[in-house]
Amino acid sequence: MNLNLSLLQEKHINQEIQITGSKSETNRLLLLQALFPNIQIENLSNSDDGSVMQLGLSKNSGMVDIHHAGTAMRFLTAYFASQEGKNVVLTGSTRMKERPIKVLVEALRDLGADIVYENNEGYPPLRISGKKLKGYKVSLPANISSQYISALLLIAPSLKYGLELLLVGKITSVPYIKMTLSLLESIGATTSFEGNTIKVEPKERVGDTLMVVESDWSSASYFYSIAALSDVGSQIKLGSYKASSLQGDSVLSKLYEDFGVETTFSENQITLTKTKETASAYIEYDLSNAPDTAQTIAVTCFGMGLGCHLTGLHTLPIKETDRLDALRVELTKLGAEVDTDENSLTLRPSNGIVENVAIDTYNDHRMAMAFAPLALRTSLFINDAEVVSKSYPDFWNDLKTLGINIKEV
Ligand SMILES: O=C(O)C1=C[C@@H](OP(=O)(O)O)[C@@H](O)[C@H](O)C1
Ligand SMILES: C=C(OP(=O)(O)O)C(=O)O
Repeated sequence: MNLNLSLLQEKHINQEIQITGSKSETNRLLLLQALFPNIQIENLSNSDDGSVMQLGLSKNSGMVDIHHAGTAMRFLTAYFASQEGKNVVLTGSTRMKERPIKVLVEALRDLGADIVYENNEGYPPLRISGKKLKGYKVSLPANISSQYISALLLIAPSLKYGLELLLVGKITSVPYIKMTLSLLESIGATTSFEGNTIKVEPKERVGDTLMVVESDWSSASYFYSIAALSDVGSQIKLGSYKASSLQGDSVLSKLYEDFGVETTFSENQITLTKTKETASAYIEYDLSNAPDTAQTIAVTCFGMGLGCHLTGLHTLPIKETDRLDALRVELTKLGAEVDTDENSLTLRPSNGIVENVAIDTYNDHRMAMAFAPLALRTSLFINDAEVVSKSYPDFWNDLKTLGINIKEV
């Protein structure tokens, strides 16, 4: 499905949108619920990644296909490895078979797991024969993906002796590790994170516990971008959000002040208000703690004609696509002057946008959603727009409610 987004003429926006639950919190809580069935979950994500996680957890044998879902791939690897009697082949999309998993497999093997690579060493698919894991202490590199660490931490309370992780190298995407630990604490597990060492105590049972998932902050980023590109006075209300979030991407409420967007928190809702034209002339952020916001922020800067230097992007090449490359190619098509290296992106201030460009999305939901807000500045096309369902199936419908004219072509 290719979409044409025509230039939004009326840029004064006043709208309220309900966003689905965080996919990161959802996939953690689904795994914890599989280990501790007394956990109840509300406001689950309706994303594809949440569905494949749920389906995967219901299997005991055979093929488990998690499509494009990185968290499901990593979390289910740890889960199945620790479940005696479950024997599965865990696989995913073509791209998933290119996303590395060796660090996690080696850590699990050190704990006693039986995991074999079906095709290429270091990559899915994996043949996993579940076992009671006997180990309790392991060290692993922490600079490639925090998901390996979260995967181990999620099964940690169910291990006989708990778990002690020694993290080697610079720790990346730290808020996601802290989210995992906070959720473990919420179900009554004891954890500690000091320096490079994380410890989780074993836990036999969790009593009745209701966990309410906060809505997804990465999904909110697209509305921050729209607010930034709208007229002063525009307001977008988003639910259900909290002032104290477990999601690192909630840093958006601070970052977008630089784009003239103020955030106010009320009961269960945030209000984004465009209060002034941009406050900063040049944007410099280290996004190693919020990698999923990089595409949104780069496109906001471009749409507003601002230069930027975004660093801490070393994890982007191994996500749904090589996001640094994809950003460079698509922004260049729109007339941007952009450079990337292995961990940063630099954009020169621009004063025009090429009209009617067709943005390729590379099987990456965030490519589609990050470029959509440019409809406030120009008419553009988004190719293979259905990719958004990975995290936000209602995205295009929600965008229409803002007055953006979207036509299938
Ligand atoms: O743990 C999580 O839920 C996630 C961690 C991050 O990945 P990395 O740790 O690989 O950067 C993030 O990009 C991803 O969307 C979700
Ligand atoms: C990187 C992402 O997801 P995952 O790694 O879980 O596939 C994302 O949603 O931006």
